[in-house]
Amino acid sequence: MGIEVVVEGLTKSFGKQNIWQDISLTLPAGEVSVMLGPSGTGKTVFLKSIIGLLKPEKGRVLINGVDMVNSPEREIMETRKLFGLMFQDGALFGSMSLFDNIAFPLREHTRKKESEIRRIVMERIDIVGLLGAEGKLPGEISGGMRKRAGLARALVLDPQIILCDEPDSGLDPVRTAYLSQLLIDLNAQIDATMLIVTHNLDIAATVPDNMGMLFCRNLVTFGPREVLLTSDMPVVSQFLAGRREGPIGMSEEKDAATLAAEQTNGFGHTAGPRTVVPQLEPSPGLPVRQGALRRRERVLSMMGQLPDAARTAIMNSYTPTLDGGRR
Ligand SMILES: Nc1ncnc2c1ncn2[C@@H]1O[C@H](COP(=O)(O)OP(=O)(O)OP(=O)(O)O)[C@@H](O)[C@H]1O
Repeated sequence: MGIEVVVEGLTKSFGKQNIWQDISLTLPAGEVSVMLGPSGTGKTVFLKSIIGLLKPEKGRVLINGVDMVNSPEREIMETRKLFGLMFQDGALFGSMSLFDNIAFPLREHTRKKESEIRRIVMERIDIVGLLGAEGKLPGEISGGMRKRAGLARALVLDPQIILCDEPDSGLDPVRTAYLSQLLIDLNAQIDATMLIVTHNLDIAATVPDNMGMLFCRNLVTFGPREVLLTSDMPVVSQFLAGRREGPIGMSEEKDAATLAAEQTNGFGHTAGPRTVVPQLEPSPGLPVRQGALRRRERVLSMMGQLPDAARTAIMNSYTPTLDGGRR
């Protein structure tokens, strides 16, 4: 089962530039979470801080009792082995076959025999649907296949926490839909805690159990997906609708005068409550997502603290199914 990641009061600056401040959230064990936010709001910096590659000046990131910010480097390095990372471009070595790229972490970090490495690599290649392409070089395959190879490589060390940085970048809508399904299927199969950074609204609407958003150096919100998807906060509804009108400007925040003019002109209003589309289910034949079962108990126990619209959306999603069970 995946491991819970607890972020407490995290603040990161580069010199005088504050990226974000006082971020607190918990990635529940084995659940899928998405972090949204306009470009440049520090989503990648957040991922790198979780894994201890960047050092926030305040706060803690607790994983199995190890603080990825302040613990001794030796403990941080050890805890890093729990992670699988998928970067934007797949980050593959161009001169190595897909097989060798995916085998790389095993050859680097373990003493496994080549026969065992082959078994693990081929299994992961199968999970991401790349069987037959293992002999190809990254330059000989499409961007979508490179992403899946990057995901396979992230999986070889049996990660309990998976961080994906814009897994959809450069993919067409159909490939993005396949990728969304792959992420859910993966979660069903390995029950790892997953955090996905994306701008893609289809992934955001259909994949995660939990969602958050960074804007203007703050965590606007983080919680069950229905909270963000039904939120009437201007910054959230603007982002989800992909509108120009609202607090998000071309270079992040709009000035007060521009915002006031938009309000006078009647812009920035949402057209009634948004509908929440159902979350993806694992493909037929795969196990039930344990994270989804745990999430259901967790979310139902916190209903009293949630806004009305989110509560209604959650109740609608947990309605009885035709076979007598409950989703
Ligand atoms: N190592 C670094 N040194 C100095 N500044 C940095 C460093 N890494 C990131 N930044 C700055 O931090 C800010 C946030 O960058 P980041 O890449 O995290 O944004 P993002 O939200 O992931 O953006 P995008 O959605 O466009 O990928 C940017 O202004 C960037 O220039």
